[in-house]
Amino acid sequence: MESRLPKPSGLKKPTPVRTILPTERIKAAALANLKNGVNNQRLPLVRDLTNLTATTGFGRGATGSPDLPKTSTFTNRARLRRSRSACDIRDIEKVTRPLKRTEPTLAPIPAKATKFTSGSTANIYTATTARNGLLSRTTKPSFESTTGSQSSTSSTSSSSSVGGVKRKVATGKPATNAAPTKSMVKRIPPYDYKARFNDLLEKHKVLKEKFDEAKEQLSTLDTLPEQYEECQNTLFSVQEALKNSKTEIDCLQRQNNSQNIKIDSLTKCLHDTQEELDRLKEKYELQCKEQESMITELTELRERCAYLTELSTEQSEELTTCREQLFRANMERKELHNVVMDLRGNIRVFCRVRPPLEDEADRLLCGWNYLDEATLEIHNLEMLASGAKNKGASHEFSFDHVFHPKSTQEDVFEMVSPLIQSAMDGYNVCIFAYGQTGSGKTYTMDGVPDNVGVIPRTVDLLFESVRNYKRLGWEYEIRATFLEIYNEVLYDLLSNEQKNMEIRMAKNKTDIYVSNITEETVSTANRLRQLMQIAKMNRATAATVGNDRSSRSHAVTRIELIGRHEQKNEISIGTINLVDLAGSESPKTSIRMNETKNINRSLSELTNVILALLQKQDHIPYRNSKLTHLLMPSLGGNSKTLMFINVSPFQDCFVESVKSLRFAASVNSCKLAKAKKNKFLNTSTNNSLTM
Ligand SMILES: Nc1ncnc2c1ncn2[C@@H]1O[C@H](COP(=O)(O)OP(=O)(O)OP(=O)(O)O)[C@@H](O)[C@H]1O
Repeated sequence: MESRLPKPSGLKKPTPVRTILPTERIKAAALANLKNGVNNQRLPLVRDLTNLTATTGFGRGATGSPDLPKTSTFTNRARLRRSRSACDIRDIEKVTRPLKRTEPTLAPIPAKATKFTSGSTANIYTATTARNGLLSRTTKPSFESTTGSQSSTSSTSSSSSVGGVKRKVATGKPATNAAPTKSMVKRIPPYDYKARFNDLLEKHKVLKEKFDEAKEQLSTLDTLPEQYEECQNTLFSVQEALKNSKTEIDCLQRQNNSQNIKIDSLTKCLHDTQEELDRLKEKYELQCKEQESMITELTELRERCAYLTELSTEQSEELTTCREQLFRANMERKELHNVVMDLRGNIRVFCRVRPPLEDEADRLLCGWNYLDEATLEIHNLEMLASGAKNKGASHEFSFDHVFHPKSTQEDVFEMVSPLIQSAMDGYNVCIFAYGQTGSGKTYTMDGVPDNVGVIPRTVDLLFESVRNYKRLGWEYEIRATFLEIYNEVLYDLLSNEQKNMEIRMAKNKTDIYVSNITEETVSTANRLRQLMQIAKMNRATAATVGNDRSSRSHAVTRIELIGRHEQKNEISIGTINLVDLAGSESPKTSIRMNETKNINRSLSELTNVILALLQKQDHIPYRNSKLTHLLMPSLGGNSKTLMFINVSPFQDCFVESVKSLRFAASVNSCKLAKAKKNKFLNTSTNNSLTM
């Protein structure tokens, strides 16, 4: 900016090389006047005068050569002095007049220019220009003209050699306008000092006006500091805003980065999703194909289902017919089975001879002959050995079946199972074991854990039959009671409570029941076996001569089978009495006499009842003992009875064995009345109810 300020170089150049001429003195005087009035205009004016020689062409050397000032034609100065003095004045006028006519071009003001140079002038200039355009009319053209002056100094003389003011005019207007101006200049003779003085006064006046005008303009520059401060504030605010903007840009940049990261992750996610979508599409297409095939298959299956439904309907009708036929066949089978059982006899006797145990190997055995499956011979080997021809040494007995010592539990139950079938068909069945203590009654009825007897096998067969009957439309309900008769007192083997239990006649006058006894309905074979185990544990046992764990009571297991056929409106009620009698014992060997007496008495009463039945007596003494009273329905005719006669194989048991065998043989010959079904509700076949 400083470079734009007017330099006083125009004065320095001629000063050291030449002497001051009279014309120059005049110039100096004029300039001094100007200096007093327009101090700031002094330097450009002097400079213009200095260059006047070169531009006017009064110097011959000057016109001939542009280097005139340098070649210094000072030798001709005296000759030229007079002519030039007049020209100088005209030149001055020429210089001043345009200044008067044209817009005043202010010279730089050093004092105020300092302000321009001390600060950011460019900014101030720009700001001021932006605000009121004041400097655009005044200050800026001044700087430009000054700059142009400096540049024109080194340029050709034809373009502009007059000075700053003239060049300003030349710059502002076309060069063609300069010629008329030059012709209009009024020449003042050099000797007319008064005119010249007046002219100078005129110039002074003009310059003073210009000075005032410049001063006025300068006053407008007083607001520049305020404007500068305002600009500074604006600058600070702009810088602050710029800083905030930068911060905001950084923030936005960071947000942009994070958004870019998000975009990357979303792009990756999108890519994965796209892949997943492709996979799902493939899967979907595959499933569509599968679905199509399944639909086809489903259609086929529906057709097949319709065909099968039709077939099923036909078969259902056939099945109904078959069931009807089966039901009738089953009824016929029952009848035939009953006929067979009748033919075999309503009371059947099986004899079983037990084998000697390992610890009984030293005991002497009787002689046993098993003539056929129903006949055996027993020989008293001691008597035979003595040679006495006593009729009592050998005995032959016939029963429904004889089981020798090698017969198995399966063999025994095979012969028993038809009776269980009769119970399912609605008959009363009574199976009991009679014999000397230690002869094998409990073994036959209960068996041992690894070789179970009649009662556990009966349970298994019952539930198997229930399942089979279910297919024929029968629903069975099974109830069980466990009773013990000890010393002619009734005990509930499923309860340890002291109860008053009595044998009572049912309303139908043919059946009997025990009051206050625990009766449990069982639905599984396991549950029934559990109850049997409980009853066995509650049963009274004691050691006898013939058995370490002798059963000292009569145990009666009663199983009631209630079958219902809803379609046929039939009910079938059968009972199974499984009796493990107490072992008979000789009073001579008895340890507990009262117990033995009761046992023997009840067994004797049983014998009497059976013999009375055999002899078809009018009075059958059922009520003489609890045992016969309890077994009355089973012995009295409406029952299928099976009696096991268990005998020991030993010689020392010969008498008791023969006694039991005789009793059993007499029972076997006893003919009971035909057993009748308890309940048979079938209006098509039998309308009567029998108990
Ligand atoms: N057929 C058999 N095979 C093998 N062992 C048998 C047979 N019969 C009985 N026994 C065994 O003989 C012993 C006596 O049998 P069990 O207890 O059944 O006689 P019991 O007639 O019930 O006697 P009690 O009247 O005193 O109760 C038992 O150890 C039993 O295991």
